[in-house]
Amino acid sequence: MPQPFRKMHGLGNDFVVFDARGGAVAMSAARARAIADRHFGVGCDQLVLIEPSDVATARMRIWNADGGEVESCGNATRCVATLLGDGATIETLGGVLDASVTIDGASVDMGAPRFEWDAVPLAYAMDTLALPLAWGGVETIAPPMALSVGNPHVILFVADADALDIEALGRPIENDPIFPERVNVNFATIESRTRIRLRVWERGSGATLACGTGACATAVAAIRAGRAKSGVTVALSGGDLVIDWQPGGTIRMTGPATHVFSGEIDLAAFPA
Ligand SMILES: N[C@H](CCC[C@H](N)C(=O)O)C(=O)O
Repeated sequence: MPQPFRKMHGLGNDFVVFDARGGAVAMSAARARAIADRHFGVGCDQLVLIEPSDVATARMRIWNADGGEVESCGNATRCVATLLGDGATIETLGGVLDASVTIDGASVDMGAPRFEWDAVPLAYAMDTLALPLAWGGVETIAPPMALSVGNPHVILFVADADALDIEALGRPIENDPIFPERVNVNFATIESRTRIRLRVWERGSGATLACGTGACATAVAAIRAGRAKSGVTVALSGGDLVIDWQPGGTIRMTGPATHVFSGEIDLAAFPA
């Protein structure tokens, strides 16, 4: 039985999206991993399933390329918002999100950041706004910060993010035992109070061209540190996102969402 899907991306962070509102689509870690494989499957950074919801317009479930199901995905949320229509609400493991459709994508209220050590989470109590941590090979220009945008992020402020080998640096930090749920690793260079250059090593997917929750986490960290202001542009390798946030409020992320093609696959050809 052919299963339709949409291939979409947010600034090159790409997704295979199944719409299961009309009928269940069985998903598992093994199946997600196989579909995400860029040689033996369809290929994507994350696999996204849209399902019915009792509390929102629809429910969005997200699996990383390694098969792990996760709480939030900013770029995918914008893509799903364009499918659901303006004013949609989207239920995720990280909370219910409000979205509005824009001329080339969407603007999403990603909820409030969480700074408590056990909300990130970290393995034990620590000042998340100035982590007493360092990792070999990464020279930071300010103490690293950690926070949750529904999913866990660590932000390393560096002099030149483009000079770093994030393939070599990202994995050990992602898997550091201080992060019991692992972590998304953000390498950020603050160019001005209105522009941040960001490269991301994503938990479960590796280096991606863009990370929406990473842009949110990094903008919040920079604003909290007094080094940027709300409305900051986060320049990712795949393009720009605009992040609005005031301390005590929720985060609004605005940026493009792109439908590349629609296809269909035989799910029976993939692991159960
Ligand atoms: N790798 C992330 C999920 C996808 C986040 C990213 N693609 C985004 O746009 O927010 C995690 O494990 O929490």
